Amino acid sequence: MHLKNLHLVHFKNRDQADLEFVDGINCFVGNNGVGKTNLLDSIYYLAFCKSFFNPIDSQNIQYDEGFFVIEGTFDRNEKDEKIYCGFKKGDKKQFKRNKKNYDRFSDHIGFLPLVMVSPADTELVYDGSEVRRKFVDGVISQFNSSYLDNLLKYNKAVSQRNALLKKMGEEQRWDASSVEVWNMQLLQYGQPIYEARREFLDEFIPIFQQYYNLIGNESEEVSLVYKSRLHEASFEDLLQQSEPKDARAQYTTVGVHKDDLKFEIKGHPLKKFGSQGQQKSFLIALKLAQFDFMKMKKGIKPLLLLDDIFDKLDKNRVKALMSLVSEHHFGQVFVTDANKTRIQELFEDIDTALRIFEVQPNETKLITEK
Ligand SMILES: Nc1ncnc2c1ncn2[C@@H]1O[C@H](COP(=O)(O)OP(=O)(O)OP(=O)(O)O)[C@@H](O)[C@H]1O
Repeated sequence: MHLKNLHLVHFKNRDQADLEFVDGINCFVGNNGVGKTNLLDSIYYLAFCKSFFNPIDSQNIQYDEGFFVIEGTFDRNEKDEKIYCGFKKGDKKQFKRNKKNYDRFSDHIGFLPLVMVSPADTELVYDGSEVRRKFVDGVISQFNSSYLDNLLKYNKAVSQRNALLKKMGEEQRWDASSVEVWNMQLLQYGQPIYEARREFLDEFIPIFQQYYNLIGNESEEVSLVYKSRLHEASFEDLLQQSEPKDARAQYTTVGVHKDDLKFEIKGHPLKKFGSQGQQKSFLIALKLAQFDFMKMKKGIKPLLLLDDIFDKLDKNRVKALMSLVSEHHFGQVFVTDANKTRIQELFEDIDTALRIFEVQPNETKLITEK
């Protein structure tokens, strides 16, 4: 699958843009703040119906303008798919495929698989477990349709159980049969979530490991570890055992909503013991593994967007990454970098179709084509 062209009007700092891409590597180079990432974000919009960075659509309209338009033509299974996203202040966002409006945006998500590697991914290292669960849930939901459904129902059941625990705490009573009703729901929806995560991570972790070894230094032993209390005992037993604790805390202290994915280097937390380059290599390997996984499950190569990935990486890692990306294993790739010379040198000898665009505040010019 690849994006053939992109048309933008009043999207973030782009007044207007009309770009044609190759089914190979497309690079955006230019100074800081000129709008390279904004171009990637517009492509992300066409796949996910929203921005990677800013969920408030109105803030993605160019300052002092009233609307934005993003249009792109994708070649998907050798068929042209025209995707339109338009948003006018005060109106509902419009999202169309081949001129036909979608009733629900969720019907579109997954149609155009895409993986974004961004400096913002560091939140996966630094933030709490929720962002890592979201990452895992996001990948699984793209190929397992009942997973998201179970997750929504599970989360609802946790909220209801928490509300009950709080009420009982305030009233200083314990209503075992009401708690049992919510326990049954947690079990019904939580158990398949746990099993899907375990199955997914069993397959995903070795792919991640392989990528890290290709990019980084093989002597740096890194690992991804799935942490769940459900490894220790059955969910049913855990819920029973934690009742006194839940009653005191007035919320549900055990379950898949507490799972985490630990990032480790040489057995220590990556957050505390990994250098910036190691952390970056770790996150890139994670996203490339996501790419492989989606390709395997969907049978389509996702678009790969690499935002500012070379910064903080040493020469060997940059080279390893570039030979990886220019292999035909990946499909269409978009790369941004502030260093034009670095990009030109890096891609000098590759035999993949290439276009380099120089991004300036008011225009985007094609400067190299191979
Ligand atoms: N709604 C908007 N209207 C106009 N300009 C905006 C809007 N939202 C963001 N911008 C501008 O877009 C610019 C940032 O663009 P972007 O993040 O794409 O830069 P970049 O070229 O990727 O920079 P870097 O090399 O620093 O990563 C900023 O100057 C910001 O003020």
